[in-house]
Amino acid sequence: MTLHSSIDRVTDRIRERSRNTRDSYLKKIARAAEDGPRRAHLSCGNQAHAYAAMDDKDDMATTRKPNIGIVTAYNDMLSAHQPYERFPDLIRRAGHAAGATVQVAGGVPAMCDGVTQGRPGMELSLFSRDVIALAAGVALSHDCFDSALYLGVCDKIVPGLVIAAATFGHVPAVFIPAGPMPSGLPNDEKSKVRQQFAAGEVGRDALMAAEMASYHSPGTCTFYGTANSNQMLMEFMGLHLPGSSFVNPNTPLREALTVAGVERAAAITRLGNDYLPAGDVLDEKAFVNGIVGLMATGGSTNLVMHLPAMARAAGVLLDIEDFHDISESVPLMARVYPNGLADVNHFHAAGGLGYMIGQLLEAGLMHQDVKTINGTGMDGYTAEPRLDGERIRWEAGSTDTLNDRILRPVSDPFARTGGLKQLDGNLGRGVIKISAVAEERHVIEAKARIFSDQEQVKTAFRAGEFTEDTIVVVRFQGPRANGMPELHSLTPTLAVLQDRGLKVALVTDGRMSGASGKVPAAIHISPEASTGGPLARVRDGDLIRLDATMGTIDCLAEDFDTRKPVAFDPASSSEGMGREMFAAFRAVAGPATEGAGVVV
Ligand SMILES: O=C(O)[C@H](O)[C@@H](O)[C@H](O)[C@H](O)COP(=O)(O)O
Ligand code: SF4
Repeated sequence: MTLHSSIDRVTDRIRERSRNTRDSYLKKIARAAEDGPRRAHLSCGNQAHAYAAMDDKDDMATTRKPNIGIVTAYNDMLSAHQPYERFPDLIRRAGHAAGATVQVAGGVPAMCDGVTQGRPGMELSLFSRDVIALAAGVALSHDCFDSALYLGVCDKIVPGLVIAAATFGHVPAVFIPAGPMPSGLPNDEKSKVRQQFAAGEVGRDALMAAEMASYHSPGTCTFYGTANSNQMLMEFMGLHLPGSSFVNPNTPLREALTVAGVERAAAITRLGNDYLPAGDVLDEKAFVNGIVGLMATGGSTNLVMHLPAMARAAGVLLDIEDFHDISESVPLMARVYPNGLADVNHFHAAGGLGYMIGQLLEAGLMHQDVKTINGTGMDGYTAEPRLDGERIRWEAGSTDTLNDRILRPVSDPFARTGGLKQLDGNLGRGVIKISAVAEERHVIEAKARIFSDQEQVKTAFRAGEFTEDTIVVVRFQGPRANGMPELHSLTPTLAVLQDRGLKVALVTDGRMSGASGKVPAAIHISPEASTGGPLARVRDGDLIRLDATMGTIDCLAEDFDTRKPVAFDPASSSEGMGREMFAAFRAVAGPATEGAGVVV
């Protein structure tokens, strides 16, 4: 199918913007690859240390068996990562059966944003992405690996691992998912109980029961937030095996898919005939395909920050304009919570990513001619894995949606565009996701109420201070202020005001969760207030106009441009809960519109 002109144009624009950085990057990984098999450069002492604890040390010392390094984000804190506990044993067995040796190269930290949501720890969340990249770099710096398996699912973990995989782009990379937890209490019912609690209609016992019924077992939370957006990305970008993202953990099919991933990692090393360095997969087309998937599925706004950071590690330069233009050309094909009532298990059962990829390829809205760990070409990702004994048999996936309330064809989408808009105006640049926002709330002009943290908003709400349409401005939430936390715990409060008939919107230099939904939120506003950005000049009572249709965000006060910015007080975010250790990160973090990078 002919590539859609807008996808072609955006790809060319990215390729042109990235020409020098991508060329330098490709030369760097080619030089690293020329060194040949990794262990050949280690001294006898280096090798002896590396092999000392291994049962298959003789194979490692005397054969040319490929050595696979595992970088794992296992811990018990993220329900999504808990299943990884036993993956290394399975991977070792599968690796030996595939004629390879296997080592756990190292672990990386992983923060559960659900545990830290609304808590001081959330101020370390975004920076943890770059800490994960650094930790993965430490693991891979042992330089013993002919390919690497990356075990990670959630918000900053996949982005941090991709930054490392791109940085070590001469090493082939396979990402291994763990899968979503089985469906529990539907996400919208959980959210209703939260709103009832916020409004004082139910007690904490009812809230706790709802939360525990929703988040109830190992596996990724079932809403379509950042974690599951990451899983979608890994398939759309060719780093997962086809159809592997949303298979539940601790099932025979999940285990067989992990084995198949190990076999691919053993097959694509430089020791064989199908060498596939990670840097060759992570090219301009792969990132465009990832952004297409983000728009078609209504994915998390956090990826508007993470993708530019991931891409820059591979020499590819993305801009908000690329997201905006792709969103304008790609229809919203899926309704998964918070953009609908279904969860990712229902989405997968309705045809899932394979159906979407088939539709988007047929419409010319994706690049087909890409390198993937499954072989060349995205059309391989329309297949579905089926168990054949203990092995995987790939079958043609569904070419029809199996539930048009969850998944629709390109020809009859839920919305003509992906619902992510760039914003620009005298308040700065930012983004707004409108796929979960009712159309009558896409434009709002109202007086501003200014806050410098989310708890102040909840205090004002409990005091009954919100009695008219309001633009809630929460500033000093950018990466250089306090690490740019998610302000998702405001969602129930703002949703209650909206349900009471008020028009409300959030405007912030912070960010929201991928699980945030129906309240319009202008986020990632840059330059951030703590560096003197325009939000620092807004005052209580100023009239602000947020127009998601036109893509504008403006303060209408006549003297706005001549005002002095209010100064940021760092005291509130500079210590406690480990924040004192991240001062260097706050000092150097890039702008949110470029991914708030520290290491990239
Ligand atoms: O970006 C995201 O998808 C969120 O960070 C998500 O990972 C986070 O854990 C939410 O906080 C969970 O939602 P609740 O807090 O509503 O349970
Ligand atoms: S999706 Fe969010 S809440 Fe769920 S395990 Fe991952 S980080 Fe934690």
